[in-house]
Amino acid sequence: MRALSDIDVVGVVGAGTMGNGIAQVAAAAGYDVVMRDIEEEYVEKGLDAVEESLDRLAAADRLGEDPAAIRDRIAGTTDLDDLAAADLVIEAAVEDLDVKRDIFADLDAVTDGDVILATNTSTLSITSIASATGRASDVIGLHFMNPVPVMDGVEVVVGERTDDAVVDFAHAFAADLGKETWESDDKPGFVTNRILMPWINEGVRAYDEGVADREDIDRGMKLGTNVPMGPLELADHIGLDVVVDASETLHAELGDRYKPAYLLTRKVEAGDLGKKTGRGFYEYGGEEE
Ligand SMILES: NC(=O)c1ccc[n+]([C@@H]2O[C@H](COP(=O)([O-])OP(=O)(O)OC[C@H]3O[C@@H](n4cnc5c(N)ncnc54)[C@H](O)[C@@H]3O)[C@@H](O)[C@H]2O)c1
Repeated sequence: MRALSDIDVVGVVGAGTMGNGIAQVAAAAGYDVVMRDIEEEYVEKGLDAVEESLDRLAAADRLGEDPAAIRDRIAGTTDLDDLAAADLVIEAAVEDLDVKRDIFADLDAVTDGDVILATNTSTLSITSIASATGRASDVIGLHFMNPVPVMDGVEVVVGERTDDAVVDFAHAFAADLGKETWESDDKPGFVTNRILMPWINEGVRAYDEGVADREDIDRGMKLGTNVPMGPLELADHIGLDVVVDASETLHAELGDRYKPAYLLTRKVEAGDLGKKTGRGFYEYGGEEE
């Protein structure tokens, strides 16, 4: 296993919402980053999102460095073999167990044998993902929160076979990115999504059943319970497809109380995925925030 001091290059798999955020915070912490997606178009979109985010942080005087210097530490690629340079890989591709297991089998083949492989999965079993590799003891969950550059927390998820030293490494690496951590066993939804997903789904059901209009559901939960976003805005922010995928995994593992709300699945079928498509429970004009 490589020590924190041995890490120069961080590989990131997936250039979407989470992947580009992870690439950005790793680059901002001084690491070189190789960010891989399957299509050039997705890589470019991810790099554009990093540039926009860095520019916003620079305008708010929240970067200790020229944004261009941070951006230049991130190399985008569609070539899996480019991840061979990585000293640590963090996977943030789609929330699909088969896809993630394929990715981890590939990562096991292309990276050096002592490279830790982390997944940003929200709900899937770390143990199952790890078993697609020949190094289950070096596989761990590093569950970043959205938006990655803004949120202070990272959930460290410990698989059945994860080595204690890898757990210590994960906490130390997250701290090096300026994040605080907590630890969860590899149980469905971990701490955060096990509790968050039913909360969001209940908000959607309350809206669908006419308890209140969308604004009042969100205002009620914000003013009434002191959370920064209500369930409908938060669902739009996360991506309704991501919420449905996470809810379906929890439903399969934990039973009926985790069934995704009807209106949520209907909106996903319609292609209204939240902020990222410009429409979810609310409408979003112009640039994504
Ligand atoms: N969105 C959130 O709020 C959030 C929060 C925490 C964790 N997560 C988790 O992070 C992961 C990514 O979520 P996201 O919101 O960034 O999704 P996203 O849809 O924005 O991005 C996923 C990216 O992965 C790419 N991809 C698919 N297959 C790939 C492969 N084989 N190799 C490389 N790239 C591939 C897609 O092209 C896409 O660009 C998921 O596991 C999700 O559950 C999401």
